[in-house]
Amino acid sequence: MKKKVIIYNRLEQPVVEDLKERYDVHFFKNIDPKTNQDFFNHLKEAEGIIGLSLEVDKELLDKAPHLKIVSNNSVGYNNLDIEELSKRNIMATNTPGILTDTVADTIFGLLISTARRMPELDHWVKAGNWTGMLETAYFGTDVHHKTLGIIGMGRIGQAIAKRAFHGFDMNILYHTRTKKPEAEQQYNASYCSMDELLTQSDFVCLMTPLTPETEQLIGKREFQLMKKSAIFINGSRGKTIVEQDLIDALQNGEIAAAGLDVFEKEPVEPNNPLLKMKNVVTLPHIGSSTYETELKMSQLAARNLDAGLNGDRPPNLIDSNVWKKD
Ligand SMILES: NC(=O)C1=CN([C@@H]2O[C@H](COP(=O)(O)OP(=O)(O)OC[C@H]3O[C@@H](n4cnc5c(N)ncnc54)[C@H](OP(=O)(O)O)[C@@H]3O)[C@@H](O)[C@H]2O)C=CC1
Ligand SMILES: O=CC(=O)O
Repeated sequence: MKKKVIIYNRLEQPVVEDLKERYDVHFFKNIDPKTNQDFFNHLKEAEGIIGLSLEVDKELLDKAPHLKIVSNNSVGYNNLDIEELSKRNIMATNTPGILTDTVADTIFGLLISTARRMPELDHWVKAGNWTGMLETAYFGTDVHHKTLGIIGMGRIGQAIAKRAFHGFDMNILYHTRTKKPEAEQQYNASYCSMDELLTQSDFVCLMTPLTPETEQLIGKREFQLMKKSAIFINGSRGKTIVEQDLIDALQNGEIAAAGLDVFEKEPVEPNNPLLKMKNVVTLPHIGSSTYETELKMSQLAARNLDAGLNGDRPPNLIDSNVWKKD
């Protein structure tokens, strides 16, 4: 009998077709996993879960007595209660590395389009407003030779630094838990305290994972420390900032603009004030969303799932203590 696997929210179709050959597969998308009875019925028998953004907590795990592995189709795994999974000896995996360059491209694109007001001017041109010489009021601000502060200098943070240094001659400041001598050497990056980074940067880019330590890392105090001309870019998770404090900082002119790929609540509420601000560029959490990279992520997530269900060590096991081979 085929093992039961739940696919949740996102996995590329060729990989879904491939999994169907090996497993009894059930795909759930845009459901409420707290109330959906069909989901509960399959969860009761599932040995594997693969996909994106499912909140895997104690409540869900109590309904999944046969679960062996949760294969996250993302590098971030703040949706998983790792402690609870490990306690039950259930493996958890993610997809690090293969998406790094794609995410860095997205975040750097967001930075440039916010600084140069590209979405705003695109709408302006298409609305037929370009009828004479462009007024100074529509100018943007330079990116090249400015100071970029990166909070969270991991794989993606460093790939952003690479683009900024080699492509745009930017001065790089960074703050992270452990210093990165290689990045200091390769991108002339300087380690500094969070407050130094906030006060000195023209662009502040947040790229940490969401953890208990980084939740609401950037709020009122931190926005007030930034330059009035600063542009804030969030590519991490919505909950690493206090979103209301960002709204206030933009409304009070404490910072100049923001580029956001992530929000406190996703999909973002249509009445969120950020959506009404011309100096805010918004994206629907598309950091890794290119055809090529999403396919590679799905394939890696499937490799992790296969390994976990076949008694092998998954390549991207998050908590290696769960791997207890006899
Ligand atoms: N917008 C999008 O679509 C995407 C968003 N992401 C987000 O980006 C995150 C980072 O991914 P990735 O670069 O691969 O992960 P890494 O683990 O390589 O990098 C994370 C970095 O954050 C640092 N960090 C962790 N906690 C703190 C803290 N309290 N203060 C300062 N720095 C901290 C880490 O420090 P240290 O090195 O010292 O451990 C590390 O340098 C993901 O977890 C996810 O949330 C990822 C992909 C796409
Ligand atoms: O947000 C996406 C991820 O891979 O993490």
